[in-house]
Amino acid sequence: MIEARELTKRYGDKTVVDRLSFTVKPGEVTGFLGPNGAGKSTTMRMVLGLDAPTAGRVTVNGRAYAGHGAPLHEIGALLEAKSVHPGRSAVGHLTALAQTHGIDRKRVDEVIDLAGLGSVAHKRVGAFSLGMGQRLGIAAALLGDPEVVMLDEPVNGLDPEGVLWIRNLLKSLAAEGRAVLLSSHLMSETAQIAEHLIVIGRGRLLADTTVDAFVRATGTGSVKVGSDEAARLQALLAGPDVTVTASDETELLVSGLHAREIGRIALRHGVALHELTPLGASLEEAFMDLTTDELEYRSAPADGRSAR
Ligand SMILES: Nc1ncnc2c1ncn2[C@@H]1O[C@H](COP(=O)(O)OP(=O)(O)OP(=O)(O)O)[C@@H](O)[C@H]1O
Repeated sequence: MIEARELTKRYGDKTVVDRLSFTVKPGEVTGFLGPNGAGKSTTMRMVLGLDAPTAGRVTVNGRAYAGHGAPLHEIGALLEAKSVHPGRSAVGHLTALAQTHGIDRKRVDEVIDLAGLGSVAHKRVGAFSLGMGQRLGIAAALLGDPEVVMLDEPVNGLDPEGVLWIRNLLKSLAAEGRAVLLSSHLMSETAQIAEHLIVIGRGRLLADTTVDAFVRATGTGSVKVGSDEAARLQALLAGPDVTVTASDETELLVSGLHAREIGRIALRHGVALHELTPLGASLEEAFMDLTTDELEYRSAPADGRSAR
């Protein structure tokens, strides 16, 4: 478990992390989201004691990181995948790390397999692709079989197979009861991995919620349904967590049910549909709406006007 309370970091007169409080709970993946420069990496560095907070505190399993005698068993982290000596092999790098904690060689082989690095285990890390470097960083994070896993933008630079691998790996780590925190600036990607979301902008907490609640609150999980029997269908779809609004006599906006479930209910009752459109693509837009006033680096509008 990671617990941040009123965590604050200032550089000169700039407040980069601003009284941030949140909890990363065991047994689930928590997405840590924010636009570029929001303060995600700084927060993660404070979790690991690499930066000292200006005020407030953050603990890992009840203690500050530096207070743990064997921190690799408490939290495994990937912050900067390339912070590995390029002349070392993957096995060499992991073995050196393992020795700092008395972890046996068998565990090194296990994490190499887990990360899919078996065929390059003895190659120089300097020759690794970005994706292989990410995999090595994740192998290192898992070496101590930690209760907490924290990864900064782990999906960056990975091919689709790598992305799928990370997604399944993180879900299985959470299913084993670990607390998993992963940072990203992509809402749609995060929503596919995480159950919980912590969203920050300019160092401040903007949302601390479940992915489901975020999707429901923003209406991004809605499905547009067209039918000549819209009123009858509206009654058939009603349920405790379902919201159905009628746009007109032939069109409904449904949230709380997937398109597939709506299609099945309609079929079961012989209601013909002429449209069934999930509106999920706007998840990224909802995230942008939430963070738009909090952007540290904003792109200039396409017409060349100044952004501010
Ligand atoms: N050592 C430092 N000295 C001064 N300013 C810093 C320092 N480290 C970070 N910052 C500033 O703190 C802000 C937050 O940076 P941080 O890297 O934590 O954001 P981030 O959310 O991880 O962004 P990104 O998604 O781009 O990695 C930025 O404005 C950055 O310039």
